[in-house]
Amino acid sequence: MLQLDRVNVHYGATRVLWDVSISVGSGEMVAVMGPNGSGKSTVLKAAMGLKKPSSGVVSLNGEELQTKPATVRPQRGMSIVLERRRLFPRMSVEENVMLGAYVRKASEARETYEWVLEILPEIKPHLQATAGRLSGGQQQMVAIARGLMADPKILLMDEPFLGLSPAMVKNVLAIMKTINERGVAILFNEQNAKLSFAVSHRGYLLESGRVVLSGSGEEMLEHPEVKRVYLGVREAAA
Ligand SMILES: Nc1ncnc2c1ncn2[C@@H]1O[C@H](COP(=O)(O)OP(=O)(O)OP(=O)(O)O)[C@@H](O)[C@H]1O
Repeated sequence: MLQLDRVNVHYGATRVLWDVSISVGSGEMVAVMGPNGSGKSTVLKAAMGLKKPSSGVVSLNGEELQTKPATVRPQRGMSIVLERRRLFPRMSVEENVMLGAYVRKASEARETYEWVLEILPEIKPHLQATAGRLSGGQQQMVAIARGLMADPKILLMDEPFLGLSPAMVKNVLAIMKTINERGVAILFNEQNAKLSFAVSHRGYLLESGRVVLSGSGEEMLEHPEVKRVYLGVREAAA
């Protein structure tokens, strides 16, 4: 459904993505993994229209989007949960969540709201609380809830586990699985190879702005290069 085809991105004169091609099928969970500064966030931003590619094609269900404004994406079923959550800290949790439905009719938004609270019951007790007062993990839940309010067919998640405790990482993973099982495709990025590929159907390894490896989650975890560099597994001496 989502396709990036030979996408190049520059920040000023600096090229940060080099002919990046990535696809996400309907209902798939796909990870983009790579070290710090490899361009993972830029891939998601280019997909969402938050950073315009200098060349290449971004398409959703065959429709080219790279020249269209970012606001078109939610209408086409695409939504993003931004890195470090980016909530409005002085607004209530409920107000933050409802902001995700700005392109929708009130009656539809209400229905989605019920669905979102069913998937994320943890935020129910905090709906009237000021968002900035919640823990990092709770704020991540609110950010996911906001992303889901657009009723997306594909949800992009920029470093969804950043700064979370191991227990909260487990929670967020379980939520991602639930969302995916409900038929929503997910494209997320993450620095940790195990976290990235253990849960995803397919994955990509990005290094210095280039896709250097791709395969099923299992294949990625078993790949000697991933094992050696990112999982710290040494091959037994022959
Ligand atoms: N707004 C910007 N202006 C200039 N350069 C940028 C900007 N945003 C990112 N970059 C540069 O682009 C490259 C890719 O950044 P990006 O944030 O996509 O990487 P990343 O893999 O997501 O890294 P991290 O894991 O640290 O978030 C980096 O070298 C970064 O310094």
